[in-house]
Amino acid sequence: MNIPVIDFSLYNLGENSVLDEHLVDLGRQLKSSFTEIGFVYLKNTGITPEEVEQVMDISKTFFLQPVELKFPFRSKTFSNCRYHGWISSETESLNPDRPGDLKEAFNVETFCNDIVSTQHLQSHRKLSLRVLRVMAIGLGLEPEVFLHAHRHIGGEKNRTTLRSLYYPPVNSELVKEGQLRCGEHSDYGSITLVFQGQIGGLQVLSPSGEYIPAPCIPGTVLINIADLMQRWTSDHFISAIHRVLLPPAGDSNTRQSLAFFVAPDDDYLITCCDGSTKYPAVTAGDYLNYRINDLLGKK
Ligand SMILES: O=C(O)CCC(=O)C(=O)O
Ligand SMILES: [Fe+2]
Repeated sequence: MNIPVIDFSLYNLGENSVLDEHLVDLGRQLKSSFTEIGFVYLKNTGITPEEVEQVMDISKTFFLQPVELKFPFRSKTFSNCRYHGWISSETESLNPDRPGDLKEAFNVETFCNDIVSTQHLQSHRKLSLRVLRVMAIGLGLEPEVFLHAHRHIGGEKNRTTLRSLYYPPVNSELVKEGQLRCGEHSDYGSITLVFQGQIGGLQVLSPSGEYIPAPCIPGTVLINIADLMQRWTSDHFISAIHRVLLPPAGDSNTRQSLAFFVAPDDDYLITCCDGSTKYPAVTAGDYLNYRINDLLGKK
């Protein structure tokens, strides 16, 4: 099984009008990817590789600094910004059964924006909203149904976050047993947009139980369903487990990626969109708090 590549030209960010029949066609393609594997590559979205590279370059300059220069920017030191800031290597275990992930990250909470230009965040926001519209059409729902829940991206009552990830060179002699660059997990919110650098390692668990590679395909963005969206769609769309493997022993590469974790507005009540009661209603804020506290071991 492969992750499909869908051409998004007709609804590219540069296009101001699109025919309904084209949206229906895109909806059909997205629906089949998200029901079968939960991941899709989109090409011709309007977010350029140059724009992505620029953000990765700025991020790398930050990550390559000595720890004492990064320390003042660590997460939770910014007032009013919950998780904004730097996360050091081995701090998070996305799979709690494994040692800490061999990655560093910088969280940019969209309303606490500093290292990334506002325009860059806006293009991520706009593309996310277009994808959410097409997803609703694919499910045969009212096109705006998911958009009503994402009115405040960039505001304080929405925790959509751009995360710049840096995976430093791995010293195979120091690696702990079972340690990975990023342990097995699913994402928490509605959808995630991932831009990867050239170095591979990302794998997705397919419904048949095997991990399939999700390499960088230049010029594309990888989009996946997250847990709250799976719940919202009564499990029609799959929030697939994924992970990032270590490089082969002796390979001293570094890896970079940018993940835009889209979340609904905190006070939005998520109920199953097919009208069923498969999952009880929950506000996005309560659900995300529960999941993030779990990750940070505070449960
Ligand atoms: O680095 C990547 O390619 C993906 C990382 C990821 O899945 C995550 O941070 O949730
Ligand atoms: Fe993830």
